[in-house]
Amino acid sequence: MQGIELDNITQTFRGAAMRSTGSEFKAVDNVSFSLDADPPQIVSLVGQSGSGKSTIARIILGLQKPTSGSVTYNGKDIYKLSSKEYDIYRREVQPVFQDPYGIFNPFYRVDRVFWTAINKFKLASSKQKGLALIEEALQAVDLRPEDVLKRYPHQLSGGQRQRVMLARVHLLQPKFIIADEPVSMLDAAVRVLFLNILLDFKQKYGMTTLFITHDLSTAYYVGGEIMVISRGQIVERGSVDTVLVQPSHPYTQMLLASVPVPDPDARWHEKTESPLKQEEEKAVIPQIPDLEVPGSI
Ligand SMILES: Nc1ncnc2c1ncn2[C@@H]1O[C@H](COP(=O)(O)OP(=O)(O)OP(=O)(O)O)[C@@H](O)[C@H]1O
Repeated sequence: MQGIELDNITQTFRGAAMRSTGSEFKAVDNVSFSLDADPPQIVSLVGQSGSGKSTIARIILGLQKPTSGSVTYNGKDIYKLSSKEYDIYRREVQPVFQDPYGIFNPFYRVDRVFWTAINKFKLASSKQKGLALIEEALQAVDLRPEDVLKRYPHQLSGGQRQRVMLARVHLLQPKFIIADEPVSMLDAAVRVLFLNILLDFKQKYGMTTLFITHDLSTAYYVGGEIMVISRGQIVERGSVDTVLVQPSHPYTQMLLASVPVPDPDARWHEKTESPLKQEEEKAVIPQIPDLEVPGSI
C-alpha cells in the first residue's frame, strides 16, 4: 500500500495523579487506520480535548514512539527506515500545527523558514531559483512576498503565520499533511481561506491531509472521511455525510448535540417558555450582597 498505515497503535502514559501508584492510562488505545496517497483524500480526526488526537499526530510524525503497534510508510516501518528513506519520509509527510510559533524562530525574519527548507532539501540550484519557488509558494496561499518575507513572525497576523506554514508545505510538495488543529486560533473568514487552500492542495497537487480538529463544522466543510475518537479509541468512522448526518455512536451524537446553535431564540427558548423553571432557578441561585469597594463612589 502506498501511504501511511497505523496498525494497532497504543500509547500509554503514567498519569500525574497516579504517579505514586504507578498506574498508567491509555492515551491512544489500539488505533488502526490508513492514509492513502492515491487518490488524495482529506481524513478528519475529530474528538474532544484530551481524546488522543495530538498524540496520534506526533506518532505519525515520528516525534513519539508508540508503546505498541506500528506505523508504516509505503509498507516499511518508520522506525526501520534507512537515514535516506527517513529523509524522504520527513519531506513527504509535513506537519501544520495549531500554533506555528513553535516552528518559527522569533529572532529570524520569515524568509528564513523558506530558505531553511530549500537548503535542507536541496530544492533549488541557485538563489534566484529559490526565490522564484518562494514567490510561487506565497502566491498559492494568497500572500504577497513584500508583506511577509522581511518581517519577524510576531509582526504577522495569526492567519498570515498559518498561511506561511502552508506556503512552506507548497514549497516542499509533500504527499501528506498532518494538520493538528490548524484553524482553531483563526477567525471564521481566515479559517475558510485556510481550509480552501487545503482543499486546493488536494485537488491541484494531490496532497492527502489528516485534518485533526475538535470542531465538527470544519470537518464537515472539508468533507471526505471522518474518524471520531473518544478516550483514545476510534468509535466511529465513515464519510462525513453519513457520520455527521446520521451518527450511530452515542459519543458522536453527544458531540453533535453540543455544537452551539447561532440562534439567540433557541438559546433562551426554555427560559421564556417556562416561567416556572425561572422561579426554580431563582430559588437555588445564592443572593450575593453588593460589594462595597473602599474608595469607590
Ligand atoms: N507526554 C505525556 N505524558 C503524560 N500524559 C500525556 C503526554 N502527552 C499527552 N498526555 C495525555 O494524553 C491524553 C491525550 O492527549 P492529546 O494531547 O493527545 O489529546 P488531544 O485530543 O490532542 O487534546 P487537545 O485537543 O486538547 O490537544 C491527555 O490526557 C494528555 O494529558
